[in-house]
Amino acid sequence: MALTQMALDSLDFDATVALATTVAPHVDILEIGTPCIKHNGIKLLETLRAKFPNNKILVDLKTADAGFYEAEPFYKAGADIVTVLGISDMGTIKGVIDAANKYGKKAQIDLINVADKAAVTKAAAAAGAHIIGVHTGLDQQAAGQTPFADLALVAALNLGVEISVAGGVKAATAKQVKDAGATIIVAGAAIYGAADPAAAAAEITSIVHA
Ligand SMILES: O=C([C@H](O)CO)[C@H](O)[C@H](O)COP(=O)(O)O
Repeated sequence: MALTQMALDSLDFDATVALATTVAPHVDILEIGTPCIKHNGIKLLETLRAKFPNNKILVDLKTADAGFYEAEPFYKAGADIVTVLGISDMGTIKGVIDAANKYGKKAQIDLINVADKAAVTKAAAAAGAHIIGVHTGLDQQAAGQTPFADLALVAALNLGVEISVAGGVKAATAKQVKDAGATIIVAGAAIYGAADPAAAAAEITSIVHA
């Protein structure tokens, strides 16, 4: 079954916990977004881990160096998934994969800004990556980009790894993303920007779980 992930992209600690409280019953994975984890640090992960035992938690570190060293404390503190940039050295990627395996968790390789996405996906899968993240970032979305072509390219490789897709996904596109091969469907703005975030999360999850 495909899973939903909600990206918590606020900088405010209390607002993040409050939003997580609203959406947690309606999504599978809570994501602590990159700006949020940089601003608030591991204490936010510890808080969410204690409050939401029934959700998986992804920490979007987007690690670029010192993979094992940077990722290990987050797995130790309860992260289920930690991200590493696909543009990084393969030693960095392997370090995060090793840290994940040490704790029985998962490493996600983020393809944001990767030039040869097929090559990096194949190399990361061969190195033991658990999840490939097809990702059109917020700045790329602002320039009009979408993740659909990249998803088609990665799914066509048929490597047997999980595929996460992020980049402006909403209720209207969730089925298209799932049908194209995503196993984790990420939504941030479509949920936190909705008048009723709980209802928006529930709608997307009902589409993803169908
Ligand atoms: O990963 C993200 C971004 O790089 C900041 O951390 C977003 O959380 C991700 O793009 C999902 O958010 P939406 O695109 O708003 O759905």
